[in-house]
Amino acid sequence: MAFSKVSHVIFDMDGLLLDTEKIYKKTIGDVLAKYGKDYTWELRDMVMGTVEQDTAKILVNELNLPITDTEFRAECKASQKDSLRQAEFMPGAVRLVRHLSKHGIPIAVATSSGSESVQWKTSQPENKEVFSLFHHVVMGSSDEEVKNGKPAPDIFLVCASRFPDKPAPEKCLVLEDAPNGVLGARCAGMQVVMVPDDHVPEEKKKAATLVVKSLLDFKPELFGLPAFEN
Ligand SMILES: O=c1[nH]cc([C@@H]2O[C@H](COP(=O)(O)O)[C@@H](O)[C@H]2O)c(=O)[nH]1
Ligand SMILES: [Mg+2]
Repeated sequence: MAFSKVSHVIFDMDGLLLDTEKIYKKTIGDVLAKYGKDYTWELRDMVMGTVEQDTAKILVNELNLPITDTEFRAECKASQKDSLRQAEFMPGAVRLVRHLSKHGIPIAVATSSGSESVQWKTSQPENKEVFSLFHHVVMGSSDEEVKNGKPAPDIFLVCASRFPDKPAPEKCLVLEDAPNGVLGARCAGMQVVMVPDDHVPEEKKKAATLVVKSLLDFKPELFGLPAFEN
């Protein structure tokens, strides 16, 4: 299959740029354990990539928790604060961001997280410096313009519209780890390279334009972007 040339690249954050899914798994798992519930793969798949409000709503409803969405969200955030401050990059993420930035390719982030979580995740000096290379970061949980979270296309369309030259969707390539994010990007009319978690079943990868095991395997030249020199 031939891919189309793009001019702009939009990165997901959790599970794609940052190795934070294991943190969400542990911290949400700890909160659910207090209520005698397991954080199963099926539940994780439902909420991965959703805005924080939807994550809370889905889990409270699915598990019939005896607390409100707002209380659950607050409990999760309290348990995440310290560990998200230690967030590390996924393999190949820093290399790819620096490479595209060096070649003048406009890059941005479209994350479902809110501003407080993003602040925690970018607090380490290396994270701060790497994230400063993006033209902008759209934070779905705290952005007025993002009406519906992933799997809706809103966040990707808003993200594209904030580049100064407002590229058409087909000129944007999205990099995502979660099925909800892949669906949102496809609905937005963009090509998507998926770097899925090991647990993602084959049928949930079908919507992706291309699936790679790690960002280290991604070849930018397939989409008309500059190739790595080595
Ligand atoms: O096990 C998880 N539960 C919930 C999420 C939600 O998904 C968002 C991550 O969004 P993204 O991948 O778009 O950066 C988090 O803010 C969180 O609300 C997650 O990633 N993982
Ligand atoms: Mg993600």
